[in-house]
Amino acid sequence: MSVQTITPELRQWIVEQATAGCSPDAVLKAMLASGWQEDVAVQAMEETLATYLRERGVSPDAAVAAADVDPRPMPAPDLRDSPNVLWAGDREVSVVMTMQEPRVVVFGGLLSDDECDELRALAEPRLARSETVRTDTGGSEVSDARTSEGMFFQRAEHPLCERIERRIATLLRWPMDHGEGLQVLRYRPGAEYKPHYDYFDPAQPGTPSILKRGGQRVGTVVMYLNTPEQGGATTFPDVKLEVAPVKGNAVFFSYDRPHPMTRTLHGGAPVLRGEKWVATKWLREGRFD
Ligand SMILES: O=C(O)CCC(=O)C(=O)O
Ligand SMILES: [Fe+2]
Repeated sequence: MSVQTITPELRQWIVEQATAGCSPDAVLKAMLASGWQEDVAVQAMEETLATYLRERGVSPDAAVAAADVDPRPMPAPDLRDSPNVLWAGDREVSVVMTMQEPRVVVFGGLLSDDECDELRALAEPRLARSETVRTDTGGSEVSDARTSEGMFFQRAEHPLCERIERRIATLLRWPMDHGEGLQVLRYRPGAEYKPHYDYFDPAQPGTPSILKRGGQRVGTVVMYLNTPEQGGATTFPDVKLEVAPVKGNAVFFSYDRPHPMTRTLHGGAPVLRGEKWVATKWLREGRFD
């Protein structure tokens, strides 16, 4: 695929459409219809309109407020006053690292050591070779991309699951019923989870049926239930970020559209020594019943 660039003519055209009263959605649709790639089109619109407003002394926040456009609500911790510690309803959680693009926040001490151990013990008897959702059919299958063993809890299946779900809901300000049940994975030495996106690929024929229950995934929390002796980081290859798996810590990332431009490609690097245990919580845009 050729690389498309944002030309002065394209910028000019976008400003003309916007000042003529076309909605951003309509401008984007027109660009897609004339062959622009979605990520280039969105970036061109965002850049052009931000520059246009800045030149006229209007802050983007004021413009959004004036246009009464609600940006899509997303799960996110409240980091407005740069806190180093957050209250998650029943426990203090520390903020270890944040990144804007992709949106990534690493939390320290989301789970206690005892909670990690108890969750592992509850999950262990039910572990089976991990299956991956097949978006072509909507079913699931064992895949080489994922050499871990895993299991799913129902939401609130156990008081411990419920406590963790409530804590995450408080921390990320996202309703408990907009999330899937916890998934627990065990990686043995050599096991890995190759880089992937957690959202369901809209181009796949099985996706519409998956989306009927809860809509798209919009965020992921990967909680580390132990500290592997070596290896097993959660990697974000697009931005060359590696999050070390440390017992009780968690990495949260969100994606406001099911598109690679969110740069949320991520994977579990091979475990080199010891085992790696994680619990994953996926957040949906709607109620997951
Ligand atoms: O094991 C990891 O670090 C990542 C897990 C993951 O990507 C997932 O469960 O979707
Ligand atoms: Fe993932």
